[in-house]
Amino acid sequence: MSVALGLTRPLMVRTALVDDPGDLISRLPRTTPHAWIRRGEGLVAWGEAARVTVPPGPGRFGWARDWLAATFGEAHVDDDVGAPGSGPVAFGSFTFDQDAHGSVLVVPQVVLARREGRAWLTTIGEERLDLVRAPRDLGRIRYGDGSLTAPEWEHAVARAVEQIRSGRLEKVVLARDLTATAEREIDVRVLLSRLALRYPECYTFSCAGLVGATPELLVRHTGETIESLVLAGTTARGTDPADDARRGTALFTSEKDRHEHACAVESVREALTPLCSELKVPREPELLVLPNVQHLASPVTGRLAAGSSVLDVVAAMHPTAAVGGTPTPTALEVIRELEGMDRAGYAGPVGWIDARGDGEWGIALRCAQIEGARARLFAGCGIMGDSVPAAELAEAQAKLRVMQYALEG
Ligand SMILES: C=C(O[C@H]1C=CC=C(C(=O)O)[C@@H]1O)C(=O)O
Repeated sequence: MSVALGLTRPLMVRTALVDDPGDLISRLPRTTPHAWIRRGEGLVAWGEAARVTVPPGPGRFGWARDWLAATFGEAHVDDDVGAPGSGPVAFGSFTFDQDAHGSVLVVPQVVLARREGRAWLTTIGEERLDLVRAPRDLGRIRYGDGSLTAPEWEHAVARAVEQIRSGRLEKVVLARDLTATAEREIDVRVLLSRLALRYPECYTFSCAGLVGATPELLVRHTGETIESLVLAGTTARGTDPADDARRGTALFTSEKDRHEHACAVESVREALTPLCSELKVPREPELLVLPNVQHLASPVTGRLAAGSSVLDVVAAMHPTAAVGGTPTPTALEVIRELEGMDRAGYAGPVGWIDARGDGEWGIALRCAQIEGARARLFAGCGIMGDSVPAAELAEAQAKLRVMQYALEG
């Protein structure tokens, strides 16, 4: 566990309304940039008032909630705004695998936020004026294989199909990684600006080096209300509007994709039912059209029993069958057997939480782990009994394009 040096405990937190700051990402300094942005709204943050490594294990979300309750509970808070995301906030990224190291919570020193036409600034400790220098381009990007080559990954998909056909499980999500090296140290702000502009419908995020634009909202918690957007089932964009519509209709009527989607929706329903006094799950999915792919999408809403934090809901939901499979324990075994890599934060929960327990957490998809000039990109696909390995590889490549675009522009 570590707490940033130079800051005294308890944390002294001040939130005040500010004039509209314009583009939030352009306010970020180069070091420790944190972000959660959709359609120009959300939070950007920097500096570290406190940071903690969350111990692995089945109780990790509860441990994180308790650590935050203690840290925020003793803080002196002067909050003029009183909205979700005002007062002290922590950003977090949890590994996909509960037994992996690397889950982290960061309480930034400065948070700049915009929501529903209001903007505010939260500072912890001394007010700091951060001089923002324009980011430099990353130069040429070179790619390399990740843990498995493309043919090896196709082989893993074929083995997963065999396992499904043998009756061991119904669905498994297999992912692959790709490495990228830039000419210069990667300035995360370059990636964030490109992602937010190209994928406004997605949640552009940055937390502890994990950067991406995910379309999948695991849970938004506002008071007693929760929302989730379940995604599973994918097709490519068409070459023209007619082709696009044709592909969308084919996705919507595809038995394989509807089954794959239903597994993900069911896993969310099962996780949320015990927590909610009311839960609305649509009978049919809708189509979510993104610049690179189209998905089957089900928006779910619920009303929680009072007093729970967004991390309690995250704990109940992760991993959904959009990133694990059905049944979950068998899918996790098959992922370990076939994927041949550590997913790290990919497909894990990423987002923010405030002292009221409100917050927004996505599933970390369409993302990369950045370290210096190197990036590790990830993408996965839901595998069913009738999956075709070459088609799944093409789908994974379409998903990887999000971060390739962020790196190359
Ligand atoms: C696992 C990923 O996507 C999930 C979310 C939407 C659609 C998916 C699919 O159709 O396979 C996946 O379940 C990923 O982007 O790496």
